[in-house]
Amino acid sequence: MGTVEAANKDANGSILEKNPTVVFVLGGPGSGKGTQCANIVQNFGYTHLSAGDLLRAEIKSGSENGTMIQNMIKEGKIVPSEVTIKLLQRAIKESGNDKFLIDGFPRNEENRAAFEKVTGIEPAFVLYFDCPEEEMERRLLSRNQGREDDNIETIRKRFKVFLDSSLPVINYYDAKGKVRKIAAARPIEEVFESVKEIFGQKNEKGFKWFMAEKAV
Ligand SMILES: Nc1ncnc2c1ncn2[C@@H]1O[C@H](COP(=O)(O)OP(=O)(O)OP(=O)(O)O)[C@@H](O)[C@H]1O
Ligand SMILES: O=c1ccn([C@@H]2O[C@H](COP(=O)(O)O)[C@@H](O)[C@H]2O)c(=O)[nH]1
Ligand SMILES: [Mg+2]
Repeated sequence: MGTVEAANKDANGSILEKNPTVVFVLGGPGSGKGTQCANIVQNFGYTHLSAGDLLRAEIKSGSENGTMIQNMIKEGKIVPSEVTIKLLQRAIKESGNDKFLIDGFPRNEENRAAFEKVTGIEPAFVLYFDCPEEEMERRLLSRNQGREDDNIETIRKRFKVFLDSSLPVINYYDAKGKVRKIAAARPIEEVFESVKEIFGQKNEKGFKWFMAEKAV
């Protein structure tokens, strides 16, 4: 099978009709990924796929994996790649869109390599919300959305997993010149102004390609 076909294989091994544009949206817990994705959707026509939301929906659906996923989330651990990738592929296929913000995935090196291998999709770029832990902790403790992992014990575990497993993925893409770093400890509107600069300017591939060494 050629590269293009391999690039479009879905969870069942069938060929996806489109070769989608994917932006990975990464950052620590509470850095504002979901908040900013909602703004990007409204302004730039992307479909927002939060891996965490898909996993929480899978728990609610009564799936055979529900209990395992729930236990992993309570412990701040990373769910096996094959589970998350299947959910993402299904959501991509069902959306009818060809532009996606994949929020909170890949979370470790294994997620990253498995997603690229199974789907053949490389991200157009990685949007990285850079935020100090104290600020993220304050936000998570006052989020009030009833999430079982928004308690101080699990939050600390999630911070450790982010540092140990997720930052290396961001560093991997940074070495490829694909990371667009945003200073996230600012008011929501100000953060979105920086996000708009990244999405708003296009080259022939549809994006402004540049090295963002400093946070914008
Ligand atoms: N720039 C900001 N300033 C202050 N509060 C913010 C900002 N951005 C988001 N918040 C608030 O912080 C909380 C966490 O934001 P959000 O859910 O977008 O983060 P997240 O990165 O998706 O977190 P998680 O990884 O836990 O899903 C929410 O209550 C949100 O309203
Ligand atoms: O790719 C993923 C995404 C999420 N998880 C688990 O879900 C929780 C919550 O994720 P949010 O992005 O904060 O909504 C996360 O701590 C992991 O336990 C995952 O395993 N893989
Ligand atoms: Mg979120």
